[in-house]
Amino acid sequence: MKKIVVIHTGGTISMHVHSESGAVVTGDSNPLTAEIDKLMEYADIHEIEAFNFPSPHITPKEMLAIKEIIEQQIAGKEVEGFVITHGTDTLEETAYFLDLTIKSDIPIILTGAMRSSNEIGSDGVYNLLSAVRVASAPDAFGKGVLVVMNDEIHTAQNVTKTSTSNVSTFQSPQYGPIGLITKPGVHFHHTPIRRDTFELKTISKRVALLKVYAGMEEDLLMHVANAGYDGVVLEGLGQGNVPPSIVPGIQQLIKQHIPVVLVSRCYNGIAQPVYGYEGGGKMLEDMGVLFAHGLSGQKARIKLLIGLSDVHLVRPLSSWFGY
Ligand SMILES: NC(=O)C[C@H](N)C(=O)O
Repeated sequence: MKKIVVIHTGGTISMHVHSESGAVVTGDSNPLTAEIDKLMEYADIHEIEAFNFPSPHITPKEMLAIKEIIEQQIAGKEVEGFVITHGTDTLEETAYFLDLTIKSDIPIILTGAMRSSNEIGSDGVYNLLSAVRVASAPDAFGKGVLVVMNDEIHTAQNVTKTSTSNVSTFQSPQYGPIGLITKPGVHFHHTPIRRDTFELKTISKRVALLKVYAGMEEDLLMHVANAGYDGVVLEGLGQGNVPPSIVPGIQQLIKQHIPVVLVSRCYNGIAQPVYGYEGGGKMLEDMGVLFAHGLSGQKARIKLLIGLSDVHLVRPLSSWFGY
């Protein structure tokens, strides 16, 4: 049996519905730990209660703490896989953070739940079991950090929460899952082709993420330029364009050597410099805007944050993004 370390961090998977208020709340103890015995026939499971936060309370500081726990475990013991239980709201950001910063081929799987522990049809223990099975699967080795929910396996880079409430919320738009879990086994049908890793000790930078919209006001980016951010990610329009009104703000950021990374607010396709009109992608590229092909805004923000905080970074900024 494989030795799997389960790191709990909170989220709906560790919550319950309060009998009086009806609200989903965090209790004094984690309901998952009472269920772990049921999973012992699948793996030799060791639990770590890192913290018990709803995932909107998770920041890069907690992400870094999870990374450090994993690295300590890898260094000290013969761990063969990790499962991290996490709230679903920011799960994809923590997954991508770990994918970019942990240099190991050991399976690291994040999972969560959409229904808390005492709700009918609760998916927590089931997803935890699936995650333990994937963490124990030989084929999970070397695939980077993965997200397992609702019988599917997704890469940290591509997965995103697509529904506020449905148990099939985690999807990888345009790429699809890389594997599935069935009663008899764990089946991978794709292998990720590329993985970047950064050397990270602390998070010392601030990166803003802004969604671009029709008629965006011209002063917004000027305020950001004066607010002391180290980088800005813009979720642009279509193939990677912005309204002319914010071009002077982008110019100002670049003049101040604040990197501006552009993704598309479309959830399919990649941002690329195609259009030559005022605010079009070609013009933005010529101004020095970087195109993060295929990443969502929140993933590009995590990557820029980590890249800017990397103490040993030797590669040029432009090589962090793109295919
Ligand atoms: N399903 C969930 O876990 C959502 C919850 N709000 C969280 O992220 O903590």
